[in-house]
Amino acid sequence: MILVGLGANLRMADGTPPAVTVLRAAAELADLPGMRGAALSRLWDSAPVPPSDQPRYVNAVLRLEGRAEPEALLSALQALESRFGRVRSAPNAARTLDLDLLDLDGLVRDQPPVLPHPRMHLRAFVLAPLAEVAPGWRHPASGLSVEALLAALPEPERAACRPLEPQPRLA
Ligand SMILES: Nc1nc2c(c(=O)[nH]1)N=C(CO)CN2
Repeated sequence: MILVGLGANLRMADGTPPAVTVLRAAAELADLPGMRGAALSRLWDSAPVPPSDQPRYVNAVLRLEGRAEPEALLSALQALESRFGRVRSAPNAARTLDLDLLDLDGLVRDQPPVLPHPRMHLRAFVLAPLAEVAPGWRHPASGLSVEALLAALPEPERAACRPLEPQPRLA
């Protein structure tokens, strides 16, 4: 099982809003060679972490089944980010699209891409959508369930993250 986190908080240069960018990127990921069984969470609306005056984010998690080498998958994610107008600047800068490899078949490794994603267990905007597509998931390094990790977060962080209403769809 492959889990990818998607995030966006800037319109693309052509005006495409973050929610549409996330839906289109998820569709393209599901179409990568060798991938099947795609399941996309709802789109979540979340306050920027760390708190800042950046726009709120649209976040989602995509679950895929398929064989992939971590490095090749990372390259594919970065190529997709570039195609969706991502300009790499400061680490937490606003972005048109951010794709994070969260988990690849439970691998634990400390070479890029570091797996599982080193901050995923601290982020409500990752864990809440992840729980929708992989409710039985456990953190590969700690063994903690997604429910336990979510419950361990401060309540204000969980509250800063809610499903988008209404849920946008691609035309
Ligand atoms: N709510 C939210 N905050 C963020 C996000 C994100 O996807 N959602 N991504 C970041 C850079 O990885 C920094 N902060």
